[in-house]
Amino acid sequence: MNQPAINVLDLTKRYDDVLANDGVSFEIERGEIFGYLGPNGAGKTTTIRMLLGLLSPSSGTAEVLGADIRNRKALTDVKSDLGYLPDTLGFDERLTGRQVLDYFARMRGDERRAELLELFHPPLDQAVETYSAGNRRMLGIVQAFMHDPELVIMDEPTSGLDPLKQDRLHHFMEQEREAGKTLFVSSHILSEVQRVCDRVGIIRDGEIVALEDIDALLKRSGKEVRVHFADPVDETAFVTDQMIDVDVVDRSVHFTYTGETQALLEHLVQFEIEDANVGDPQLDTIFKHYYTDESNPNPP
Ligand SMILES: Nc1ncnc2c1ncn2[C@@H]1O[C@H](COP(=O)(O)OP(=O)(O)OP(=O)(O)O)[C@@H](O)[C@H]1O
Repeated sequence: MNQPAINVLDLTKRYDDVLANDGVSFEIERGEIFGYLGPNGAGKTTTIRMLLGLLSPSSGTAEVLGADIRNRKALTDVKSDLGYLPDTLGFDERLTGRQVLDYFARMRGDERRAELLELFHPPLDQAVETYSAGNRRMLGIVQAFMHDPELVIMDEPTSGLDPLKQDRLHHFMEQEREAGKTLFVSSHILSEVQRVCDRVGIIRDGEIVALEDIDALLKRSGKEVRVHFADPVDETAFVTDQMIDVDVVDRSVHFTYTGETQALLEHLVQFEIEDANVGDPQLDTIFKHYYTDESNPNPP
C-alpha cells in the first residue's frame, strides 16, 4: 500500500470569471501531516471540497486513498477510512452532542469514541445550539476521528479552542502521525503549522506557489538576525545586499540574512556591537513573502 494518501493532478475549478483552483498538483504521502496554507480567498476550501466529492472539478482530478474523486462510488467506498473536520461545523442544532455522535456512528462506526471523549469533552447531553465555539469544535474532532480513519482532512482545526485544548489537539495529531495516520491540515496559524506539519503547500490566487518540507523551507530561508549597536546605526555602512526586510529602530537592527553565516560574522565584527542574535526565521517571516503580492513592493 505505497500509493499516496492524496494525489492531486492538475485540479482546476472555475466559478464564472474566478479561477479558484488553477492546475493544482501535489501528493501527500501516507503517515505525514501536510499543511495547506494561503491567504483568504486563495482556494483552500475549494480544493478540500473537491477532495471530498462535494464539488466537481472543472478539469483535472485527484485520488483520495486511491479513489478517483470523479467516481462517486469509489469515493463512497473509501469514506469509512476518511475523516473530515470542516471549518464551519454544521450539525443539526436541535440534537444533543450524543445524538450527533450516534448519527455518525451508525454511518461509519465509533470504536474510538470513548478514548476521544477523555481528551475532548463537549457537553454530550446539551443541544448543539447551546454549545460554545470550543465545544462545537470538540464535538467536531470526536466526530472526525471516532471511526479511526486512515486520513483526516482538517480545515482550521484549532479555531475556537482555548490554548490548553489547542495543545492537546496538536499532541493528539502528533500521536496519530506516529500511528501511521495521514492528516491534511488547512490552517492560518503558522505556529501550529511549524509545530505539527512535516510539509507544506502554499496556494495563492488558485495556484500552488510552494511545496516543501518545513525544515528545508526554514533552512533555505536564511537567518533571522537582531543586532544592538553601542552607537546609533550608520545604515549605509552596515546594510548589505544579503540583508532583506531590514528594520532599524534607534540602535537596533532586525533583518533576514540570505548569505553564508560565516560572511555575516565577518561583517559584524567590523562594528561596535553590544549584542547580536542569529537564529532560524519563524515561518510567518517566510510566508509573508509568499502571501503578499510581489507586484506590490509595499504591501500593507
Ligand atoms: N460558490 C462560489 N461561487 C463563486 N465564487 C466562489 C465560490 N466559492 C468560492 N469562490 C471564490 O473562489 C475563490 C477561492 O475561495 P476559497 O473559499 O476556496 O478560498 P480559501 O482559501 O478557502 O479562503 P479562506 O481562507 O478565506 O476560507 C475566492 O475568490 C472565492 O470568492
